[in-house]
Amino acid sequence: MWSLCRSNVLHKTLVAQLNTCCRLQAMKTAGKNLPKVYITRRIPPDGLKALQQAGSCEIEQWDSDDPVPRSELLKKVSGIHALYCLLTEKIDKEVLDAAGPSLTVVSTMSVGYDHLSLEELKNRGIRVGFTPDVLTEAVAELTIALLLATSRRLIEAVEEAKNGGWGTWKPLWMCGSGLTESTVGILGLGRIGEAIVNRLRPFGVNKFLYNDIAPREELAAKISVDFVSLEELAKQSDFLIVCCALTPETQGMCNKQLFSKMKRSAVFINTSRGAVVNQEDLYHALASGQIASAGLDVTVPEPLPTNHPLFKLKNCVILPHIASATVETRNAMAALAAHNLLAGLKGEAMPKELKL
Ligand SMILES: O=C(O)[C@H](O)CO
Repeated sequence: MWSLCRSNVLHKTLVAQLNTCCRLQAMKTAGKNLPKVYITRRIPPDGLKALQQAGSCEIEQWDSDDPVPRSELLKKVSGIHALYCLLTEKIDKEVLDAAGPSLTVVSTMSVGYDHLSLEELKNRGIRVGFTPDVLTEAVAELTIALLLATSRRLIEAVEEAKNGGWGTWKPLWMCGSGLTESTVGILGLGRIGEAIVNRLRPFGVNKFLYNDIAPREELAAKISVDFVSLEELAKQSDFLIVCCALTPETQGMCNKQLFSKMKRSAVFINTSRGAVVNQEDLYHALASGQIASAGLDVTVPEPLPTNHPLFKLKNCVILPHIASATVETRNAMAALAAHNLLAGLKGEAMPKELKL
């Protein structure tokens, strides 16, 4: 099997082949006692290629596009040295206990790290890699797409066109709201917030506001956005875009208090984490007309059950957590996670290490 893999190295379909060859079994390099790595899912080819080409670890991988069952994960992590995981795996005390003291590196193929028990990792001296920057552009782009789809009612309009609701051209039909001369509020001004602002500016937005845990003066001055309180953000924004990390402080912060302060014409967009929003409160705000519409790329739970009340609302556009889903971005995330892991195993500085 190994020589078959090696001969494929020169072939242009290497990447796909590697995925196929390497999934089902641990790959050992004869005579070497290499550190063991467990990968919790099929990953984009550049990630596996980076790990393979390094030739410095023994890899085992969960052979599926779906998450590894928890019981399997608990079995497979025993005695590993590094874990390559995704945002769907909760890496907590139970997993770390099951892994044992050999585990020194956890590398997540995500910018978000709310699925990792940071305190547990820190206490055990386990280093953590994550994937900021490489997905910023893709997430910002999708946020704009979701905002336009929501504010200009694209999904409803497509349905109407397909299902006979089109009728004739009507002056008052399918009207949404435009970005020109609007006020856009950013909740959480980081890399992604900045990229969103830069993409929205050419639409003729009048004013950008933001709220964050603390003012980010340098960045805010660079991109001309004004810090306001959460209340002012809610009151003034025509479009309120959530792009903050999920932390104990941000959990559930978009709730009925916030929605009740927003304009009835406001559009609410979330591409961060579902748990930043109190979904029941959002449902009531949308159903009662407290706010005009919402576009969500993230929900609780994921996937959101198909019978969830939010799916019944015409003024709610729900995407299945695809903000970073471009081929290039997912490959870049996979490769960065691999390089973080390899550096961690060697005791070197990771390209992107989370400071614990
Ligand atoms: O945390 C992340 O990496 C994103 O949610 C993936 O799109």
